[in-house]
Amino acid sequence: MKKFIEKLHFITHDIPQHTHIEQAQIACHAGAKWIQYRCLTKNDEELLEDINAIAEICDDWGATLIVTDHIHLNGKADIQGFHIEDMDADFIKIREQLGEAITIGGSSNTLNGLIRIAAEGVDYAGFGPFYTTTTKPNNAPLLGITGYQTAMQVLKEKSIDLPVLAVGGVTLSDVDPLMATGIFGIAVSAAINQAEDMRAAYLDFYDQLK
Ligand SMILES: Cc1ncc(COP(=O)(O)OP(=O)(O)O)c(N)n1
Ligand SMILES: Cc1ncsc1CCOP(=O)(O)O
Ligand SMILES: [Mg+2]
Repeated sequence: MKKFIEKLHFITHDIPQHTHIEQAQIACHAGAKWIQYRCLTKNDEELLEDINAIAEICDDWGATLIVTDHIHLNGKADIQGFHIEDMDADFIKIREQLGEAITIGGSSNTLNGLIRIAAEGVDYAGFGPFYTTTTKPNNAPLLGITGYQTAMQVLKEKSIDLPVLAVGGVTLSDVDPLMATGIFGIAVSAAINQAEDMRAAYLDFYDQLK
């Protein structure tokens, strides 16, 4: 089942300036249509408290709510999909568990990883890191623009139709050169939620991606 995927994914994060709920609220008020709730520090009860509040906000604004990992929470809240960060995850099993209607995103640091998760039926992929990020420091080589150019070329040659999002250290000025590589979209956390004016930062990305 082909899913509708947004071009701009906003990822919440544990930051001192704003709670996850506030981040989702500000982003949705600014027009965000895709929120990925990424919290790896809370227990299930706390997660569900956040998720239920964010689901209401997303529902009010017509935004899709994706939860990072925590697939055991499927069915316990109004969650439209899950982004699985485990690069070695078995997406065939995960699809069996979650069913066709749930959107499933996967991550990869390599072209071969992208090809594998595409074959296992993910609905979209976060491919990174583009550049250095403090959100989740990573030892994987930085892809830079050329990493996306090469990957998109190979996917095209192999006729692999996978929405690929650039992720990790993406700033506003990177949007045009990244999109020119043929990627589908951008996933951003820090450049939006750590901005002095989160709403303005979200709108800047949205305008750049129009
Ligand atoms: C859309 C999207 N893409 C990537 C991630 C993070 O995935 P992760 O496996 O953590 O990436 P690396 O840090 O290992 O490069 C995400 N949450 N959402
Ligand atoms: C690469 C990555 N790993 C976990 S979330 C994430 C994306 C957010 O990166 P940034 O905060 O730099 O936009
Ligand atoms: Mg990872």
